[in-house]
Amino acid sequence: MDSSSYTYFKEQKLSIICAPFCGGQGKPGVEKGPRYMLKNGLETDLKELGWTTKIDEPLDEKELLEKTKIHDGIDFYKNAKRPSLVGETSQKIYQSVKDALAEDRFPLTLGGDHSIAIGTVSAVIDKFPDVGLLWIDAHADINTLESTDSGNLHGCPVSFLMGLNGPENTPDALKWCPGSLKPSKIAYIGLRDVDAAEKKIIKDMGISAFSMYHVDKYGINKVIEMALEAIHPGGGNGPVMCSYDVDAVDPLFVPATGTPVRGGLTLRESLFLVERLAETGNLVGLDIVECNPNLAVDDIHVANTISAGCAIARCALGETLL
Ligand SMILES: NC(=[NH2+])NCCC[C@H](N)C(=O)O
Ligand SMILES: [Mn+2]
Ligand SMILES: [Mn+2]
Repeated sequence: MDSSSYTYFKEQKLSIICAPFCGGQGKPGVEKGPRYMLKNGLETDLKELGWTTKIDEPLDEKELLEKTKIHDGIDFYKNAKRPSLVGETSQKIYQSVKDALAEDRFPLTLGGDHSIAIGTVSAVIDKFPDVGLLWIDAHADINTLESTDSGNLHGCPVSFLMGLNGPENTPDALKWCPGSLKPSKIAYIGLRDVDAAEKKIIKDMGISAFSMYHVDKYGINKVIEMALEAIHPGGGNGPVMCSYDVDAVDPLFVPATGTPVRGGLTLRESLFLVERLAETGNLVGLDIVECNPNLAVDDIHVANTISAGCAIARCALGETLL
C-alpha cells in the first residue's frame, strides 16, 4: 500500500503509546496488554507495513500497579472507584496522543482498560474537531457516575467524553477532559451487554448503535457503511477514530478479557471491520484495550487473545490491503 493512501498521515509515521493501566476496573493483569503485544512483535510487523514507528511509554507499569492498590478503598467519587487515578492517568495518555498528533504520527494506543480512551479520544478531537468515533465493544461504556452499578470507570469513558456528568458532578482529576463529543459523532458496533441506564442514554441522545443483532441482520460490511454514514452524513467521508475493546470479539477467539460476553464478532468480522477502515484512508487513531493475560486458563488462551489484538492493529494499519 503506498503512503498516499493515508489521508491524514501521508508520511506514514506512527506512535505506539503504551497505556498499562488497570484501575478502571477490578481485575489485575490488563496492565500487561502493551508489554505482551509488543513481545508478540507488533512494532516489527508495523515497520514491515511501511510505518516509521516510535514507542511512547508515559507510564511505569509496576509503579502504576502499586499506585492502583494504594488507591483501592480510598479514592472514591460516589460509587465510582479510583476517579483520581483514572483522571491523572488518562490525562497522561491524552498528552501522549496530543504529542503524537503534533508530530503527524498516527496514535496507536495499547491498553490497559477502556478508561484510557478518555485521554485518547479527547486528544484526537482536539486535532480533528469533526472526527467520528467508532466504539467497537460488547459494552456501551456510557454509564455516568450516577448510573454505574459496578463503579468501574472503564464502563464510563463515553459519558466523560460527552460531558454527561456535568461540571459540578465531575471529579477534580477528570475536569481536564473537554467533554465535547457530540452524540451524532458516535457509532457503536458489536454491542450485546448494555445496562438499562445506558440503553436509555443511547436512546434519549439518539446515538447510533449497531448491536450483534444488526451484524447478523445486515452483515458486517453493511453495518460499517451505516456506521460511517451516521458519523459523517452524506457519504461517510471524514476522519475516524476507532476505540476497539477486544471483548467485541467472541470469547472463542479472545478469551482473556475482563468482561467476556458470548455471541460476539467472529475473528474475520473483527478484522474485516478494521480492514475496511484502513481502506477508507480516514483512520486517525486506534485504541486496542482490555487484553488481560491473567484471565487465560492456558497459554493458548493468551496467544489467541494477544495475537487477535495485534492482528486488529495490523489490519487497521494496512496489512491486508494490496
Ligand atoms: N470496558 C469494558 N469492558 N466495560 C465493561 C462495562 C460493564 C458494565 N456495563 C459496567 O458499567 O461496569
Ligand atoms: Mn467491553
Ligand atoms: Mn469497553
